[in-house]
Amino acid sequence: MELILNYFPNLTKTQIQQFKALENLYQDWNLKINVVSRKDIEELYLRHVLHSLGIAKVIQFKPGTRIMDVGTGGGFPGIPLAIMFPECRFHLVDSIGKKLKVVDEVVAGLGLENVKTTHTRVEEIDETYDFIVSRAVAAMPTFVRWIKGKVAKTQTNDLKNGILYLKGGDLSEELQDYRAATLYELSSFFSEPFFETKKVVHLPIKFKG
Ligand SMILES: C[S@@+](CC[C@H](N)C(=O)[O-])C[C@H]1O[C@@H](n2cnc3c(N)ncnc32)[C@H](O)[C@@H]1O
Repeated sequence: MELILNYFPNLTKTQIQQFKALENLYQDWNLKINVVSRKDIEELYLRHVLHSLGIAKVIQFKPGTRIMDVGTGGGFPGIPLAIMFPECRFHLVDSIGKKLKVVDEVVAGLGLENVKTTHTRVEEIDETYDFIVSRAVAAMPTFVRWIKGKVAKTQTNDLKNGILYLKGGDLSEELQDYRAATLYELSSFFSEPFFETKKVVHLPIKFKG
C-alpha cells in the first residue's frame, strides 16, 4: 500500500481505505475462486494495482467519463481505476463468469458505486464509451476490430477518445499499422524494475466524415 501512496500521495481517506481493503478481499476471494496467480497475489499492489494505475499517470479522466475495461479478468485495470476516479463510470466486461463473480464481490466489498459488470464477449456490447482500457487480452488488430463502433465521438478529455492499453515488450511489429498510437513508458513514472518495458498505448479512434 505504501507503494501506491508513494506515487499517488493525494488520495482521499476513502480511496486509501479502498486500496487497503483490496488485499484482504483478493486474498479471500482468490482462495474460493482462483483468478489471480499465487505469485501475483503476493505482489498485488505492484503487479496489479500500481500497473493498472499507470493509466492514471497518462490521463486524469474528467468527471462523467465513461470507460469500458475489456477482458477485466479479476478486475484489472478496471477496479483500481474506479477507485482512483470515483466520478467516472466504469463497465467491466469479461467472457468468463466466475471471474466476474470475484469482481462483483470486490466491488461490493469496497462499496464502489461507479462500476457495472457484464458477463459477455465484448463483441456483443452495444454501448459507447470515451475510453476503452485493457490489459493482456488481445493483439491490437483483433482488439480494434472488437471495439469498432464502441467509442463515442464527442471528446471531453485532454486525450482523444479511444483505447488505453497496458502492454509490455517490443511493440513495433504489433503497432506497425497504427501510426496514430502514442506510447507512454511506465518506467518514466515508476522506478520498480517490473515496469522496465511496460507501456500505456494510447490509440485514438478515427471517425469518418
Ligand atoms: C489474461 S486475462 C487478463 C485479465 C485482466 N485484464 C488482467 O490483466 O489481469 C484475459 C481475459 O480476457 C477475457 N477475454 C478474452 N477475450 C474476450 C472477449 N472477446 N470478450 C470479453 N472478454 C474476453 C478472458 O476471459 C480473460 O479473463
